[in-house]
Amino acid sequence: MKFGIEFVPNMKYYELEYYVKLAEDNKFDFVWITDHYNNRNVYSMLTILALKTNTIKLGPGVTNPYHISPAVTASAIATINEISNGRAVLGIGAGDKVTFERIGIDWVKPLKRMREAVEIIRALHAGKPVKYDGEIFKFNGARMDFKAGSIPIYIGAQGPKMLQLAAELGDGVLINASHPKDFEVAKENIDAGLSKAGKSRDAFDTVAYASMSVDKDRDKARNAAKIVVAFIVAGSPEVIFERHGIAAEDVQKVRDALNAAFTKGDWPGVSKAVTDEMIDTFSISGTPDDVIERINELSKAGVTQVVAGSPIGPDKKKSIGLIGKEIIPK
Ligand SMILES: C[C@H](OP(=O)(O)OC[C@@H](O)[C@@H](O)[C@@H](O)Cn1c2nc(=O)[nH]c(=O)c-2cc2ccc(O)cc21)C(=O)N[C@@H](CCC(=O)N[C@@H](CCC(=O)O)C(=O)O)C(=O)O
Repeated sequence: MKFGIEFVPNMKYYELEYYVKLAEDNKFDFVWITDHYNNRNVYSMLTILALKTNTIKLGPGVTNPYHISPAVTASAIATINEISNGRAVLGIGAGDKVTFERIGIDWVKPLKRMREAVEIIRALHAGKPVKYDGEIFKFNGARMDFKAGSIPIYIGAQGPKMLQLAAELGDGVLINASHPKDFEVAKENIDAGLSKAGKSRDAFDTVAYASMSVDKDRDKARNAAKIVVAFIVAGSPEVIFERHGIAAEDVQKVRDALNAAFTKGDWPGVSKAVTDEMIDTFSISGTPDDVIERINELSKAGVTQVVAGSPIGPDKKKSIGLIGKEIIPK
């Protein structure tokens, strides 16, 4: 099992540098930096990380093919690859509807745009002049003037068609999920995409991009996960609640509590509305032994990398050390 860690660049560069170096010292294999316009720029932050680390693989988790051209993405990640001496990975997904609305981007044809962007980035990284007559992107002999090196491309996906696309075109898929049931359901679409491209599963990285919260004290760990879980619940489609048997009225309570928190600042109300089954479904939370048990279940469901996503734990520094000492070696 490989281990990754996710950070949102909503902190100063030196704080992020501190946590990523701590993760590298604790033998994490990957660090994924989220990409939303309102946070610090993902490539600026990755540049610092590329200079200040030595072994951990690093990349956006995930960027998107809307707010910059695939040519700029290809060049940006190739630059990180050069600075990091070959450790860059590109995580790319369809992007986030809510943030796009705020910057006037129409979220249309995400599948088509993702396919075209990934094909163009691969072609540019191959170093040849790129002629591409797509429905969305038209390239007329674009060529990079420096060697990109080989950069794995991971696709963020949840929906069936995007999962198939990820398996067909990608070196890995980043699935925002923490429960083995979600990976059992995803398997059929991943296999369909792999067979369409004539690829085998062994070289493909199926990543559980999970919300994680680890502490020696189980209750502390689970309480720390509640706010993140509430946001995941609020943004999840009905099909997920049906799959996990989560009652519609419980979901509504979380959505109402989040509204109240935004309007009146009642954040304790959000934690109260999050149920135990929501924590178990949408996060990997508890003691190191609880987390190991879930990781073993995920492995049986075909997961090959687990990413420790927000909040990581009640005390980020302590939790990264706990994962490094009591989970990764097992
Ligand atoms: C587009 C969407 O795909 P999805 O698989 O649900 O992808 C949703 C997310 O993966 C995508 O929004 C990501 O960018 C979200 N995301 C992040 N998004 C961000 O913006 N920033 C991040 O940092 C980020 C991190 C992240 C990490 C892991 C991860 O899995 C996702 C992450 C979907 O609806 N897919 C459907 C298909 C929809 C469809 O058919 N669309 C048609 C027509 C639609 C139209 O244009 O009306 C088409 O595309 O042509 C499906 O897969 O079946």
